[in-house]
Amino acid sequence: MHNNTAISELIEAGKWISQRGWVPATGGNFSARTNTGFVVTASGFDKGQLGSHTFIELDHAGNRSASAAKPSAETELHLSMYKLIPSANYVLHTHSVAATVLSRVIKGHSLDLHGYEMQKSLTGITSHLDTLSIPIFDNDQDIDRLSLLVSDHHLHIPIEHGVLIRGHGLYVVGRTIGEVRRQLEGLEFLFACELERLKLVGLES
Ligand SMILES: CSC[C@@H](O)[C@@H](O)C(=O)COP(=O)(O)O
Ligand SMILES: [Zn+2]
Repeated sequence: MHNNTAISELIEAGKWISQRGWVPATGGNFSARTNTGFVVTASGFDKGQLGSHTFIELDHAGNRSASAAKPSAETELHLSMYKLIPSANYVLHTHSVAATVLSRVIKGHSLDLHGYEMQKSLTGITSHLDTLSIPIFDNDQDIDRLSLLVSDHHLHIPIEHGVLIRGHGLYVVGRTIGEVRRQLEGLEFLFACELERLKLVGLES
């Protein structure tokens, strides 16, 4: 895919994601794999008001040209996810209330969802009786260290749809822009349901 096509898709996705309230106050970042490498959002911009000037082009090794503006602070995590998941062509990172709160109240290393019909909005899930497991990693301002943790975990339990970073947000992957948007919307719906459920029945249920 050409850089410009990917950038247009991510600008459009950013407007939609922002309208849903999942990237407040410049939070979040987006990227795509392209035929020359990757495109990633520049750091510190409102992700609901992106333009072609708010993207950085990287080569296949993840290097940018010296003159380019600053890429997302979390670029290394995007690059790690592309390395780990060869089928991933898009990575969207969001900061929703539900992802932020749930990843804090769940003390374990994964958010395990079952019983929801909407689990089937995630690729490969065919029944509400399946368990959809999203790994949770402790947040770390050292993104290289966090990326290594995610990569190490993937060796034991392959990451399928995405990961949660505790008290921080969600990283979701997809083959196409349609798939990554569907998986993001599906996960955010499930997180909102689970948060509501836990508020009603308590953490032990
Ligand atoms: C607005 S604080 C959130 C940031 O620290 C970070 O987590 C984030 O998602 C956005 O960083 P950015 O460098 O703009 O890609
Ligand atoms: Zn973030």
